[in-house]
Amino acid sequence: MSDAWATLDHTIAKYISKKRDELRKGIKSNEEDGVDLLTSYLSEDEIMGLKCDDKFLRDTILNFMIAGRDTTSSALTWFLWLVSTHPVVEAKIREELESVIPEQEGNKWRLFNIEEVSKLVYLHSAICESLRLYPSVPFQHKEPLNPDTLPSGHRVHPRMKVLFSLYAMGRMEFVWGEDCAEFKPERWISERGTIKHEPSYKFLSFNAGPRTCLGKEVAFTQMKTVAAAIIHNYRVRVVEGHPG
Ligand code: HEM
Repeated sequence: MSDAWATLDHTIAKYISKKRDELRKGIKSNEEDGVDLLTSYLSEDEIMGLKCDDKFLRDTILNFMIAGRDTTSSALTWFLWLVSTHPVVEAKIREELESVIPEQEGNKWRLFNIEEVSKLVYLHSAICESLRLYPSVPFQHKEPLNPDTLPSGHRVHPRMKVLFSLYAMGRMEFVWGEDCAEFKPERWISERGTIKHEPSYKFLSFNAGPRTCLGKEVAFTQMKTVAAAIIHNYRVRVVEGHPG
């Protein structure tokens, strides 16, 4: 474990000193690509009132690497598996994708931009449904600040870790109804055809309360962009019996 920490610290330290060097020499990233987070932290620390020393930057970068990469890739992996094993859902996503492509373009290979993916209600619902059944963070823990009694009657006190399973909560009949075990994107669509917003304490895949996921919107945009590109341009099939 300590070797792994050392490797991560060393790699991140290299990124930080390279970026400090680039900024000192006035080398800027391509403006069209926007500003990367490390540059923002280094150049706007005074405006933000932060003390961006190397330790702060190292921890921030590691936080984003862990929080923003493996969560999204795990979510997309389960999502593609569910879609490939539910042909009706796959067909509906493909149909929705075709509906946002300008007619004159035809049905050729293409990618989808942010404006286009923001219109994809069914795809958004299918991703929520996949995260309900397979949350990237399958369990969490909380610790009470003061002694308290939970609605269930359990007594809790400080320094006590309360563990709860998001995986189990996403499959509870009394929370999601009789069809809780089914992959059914429709449950996320309101009668008006818009996304049905479930309370964050019911759909906990992005946590709830003050420590809720900061990257939720970015994550949805990334996942929809990647999922749209894969589903529109390819057919993903599970290799039966693959050792995994
Ligand atoms: C499907 C994708 C994602 C899921 C399911 C997810 C889920 C979560 C969860 C459950 C937490 C709370 C962790 C805890 O306190 O124990 C969290 C925190 C966080 N997430 Fe995400 N996340 C995703 C993508 C992202 C992305 C793409 C970013 C960054 C661009 C990001 C940034 C963060 C940060 C910074 C926190 C810490 C917030 C804090 O403690 O104040 N996440 N996320």
